[in-house]
Amino acid sequence: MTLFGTRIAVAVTAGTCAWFAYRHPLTVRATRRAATIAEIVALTCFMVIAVHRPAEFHWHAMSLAIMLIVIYLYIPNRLTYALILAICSTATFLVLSWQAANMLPADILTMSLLLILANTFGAVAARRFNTVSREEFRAQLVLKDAADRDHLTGCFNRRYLHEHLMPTELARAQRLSQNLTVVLCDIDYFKRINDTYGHADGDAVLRAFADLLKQMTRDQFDSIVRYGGEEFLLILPSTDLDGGQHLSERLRSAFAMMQIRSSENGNVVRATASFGISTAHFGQMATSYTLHDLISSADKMMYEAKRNGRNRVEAFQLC
Ligand SMILES: Nc1nc2c(ncn2[C@@H]2O[C@H](COP(=O)(O)OP(=O)(O)OP(=O)(O)O)[C@@H](O)[C@H]2O)c(=O)[nH]1
Repeated sequence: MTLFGTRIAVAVTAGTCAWFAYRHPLTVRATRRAATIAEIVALTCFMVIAVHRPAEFHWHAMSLAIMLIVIYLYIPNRLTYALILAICSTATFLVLSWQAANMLPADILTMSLLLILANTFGAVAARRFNTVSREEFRAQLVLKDAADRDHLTGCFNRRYLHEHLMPTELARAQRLSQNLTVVLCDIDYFKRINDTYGHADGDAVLRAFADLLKQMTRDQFDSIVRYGGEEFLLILPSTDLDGGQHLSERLRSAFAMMQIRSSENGNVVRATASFGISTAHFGQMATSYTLHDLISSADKMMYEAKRNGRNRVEAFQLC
């Protein structure tokens, strides 16, 4: 009954911990905690079973070797935790085999070597696996970043806008009943800059404008998208029309005063930009608006600014 009880305890603990870990798949801490609890309970029960069956210590040693490999390689846990648990359980098992099993010293030595080998191979393989996983994760992040951003300016691209920013920003504004402002900025007479100074200097102007947008907006909160060739879109959560106008005016005057030096030939290039702003309040009255509506309204405002002489800010409240 004792052995049956310990086996039931292991099965219940493992099942509960697996259920807990799968319910919180994105929390590393929860997964590690579940793994550690399952490992401690399983190893303790294993020791109880071993003591109750002293004649089968040879088999227990082989079972423990397999368990050690599983702990190192299969159960997702920190390598340090796996190492501590594996070494402690190996030491406990050897002490028990010395005291409870009444084995020959030569047998205990063979068993010890087997378990030391299992620990060594398990730890080395787990370390290698950890390194490979970490490199793969890093490579995935780099690839994802490259897929989401524009190569020249480092701003988000339109794919990221449509797939990620549009649904998340709209959902957040609706959930919190907040204002959402978008600003469409377009560099004035950019074709002329390209024609006069060359494409490389045109690129330098684009980079300088993008850097200015990054510097003057809220980090990790506002989003900057390269919307077209020389067009940039700012998405400003919890910002009303006044806030959008204030920011756009500061951006407009800062960019107009900027002297952009080409890295290739030292040319100083000056440029201006036109800004179209659109705001909606996503309270009860405005839930039918989408980010498409906001962007197309900001686009109209931007063309209004171009028509009215460029280097200007025009704004519109969508409800
Ligand atoms: N250097 C450079 N030029 C680009 C890039 N993308 C688009 N362009 C150029 O940007 C220019 C945009 O010109 P237009 O659409 O006529 O606009 P504009 O000259 O800025 O005139 P307005 O917008 O009316 O003030 C085109 O000549 C494009 O070739 C880029 O990545 N680098």
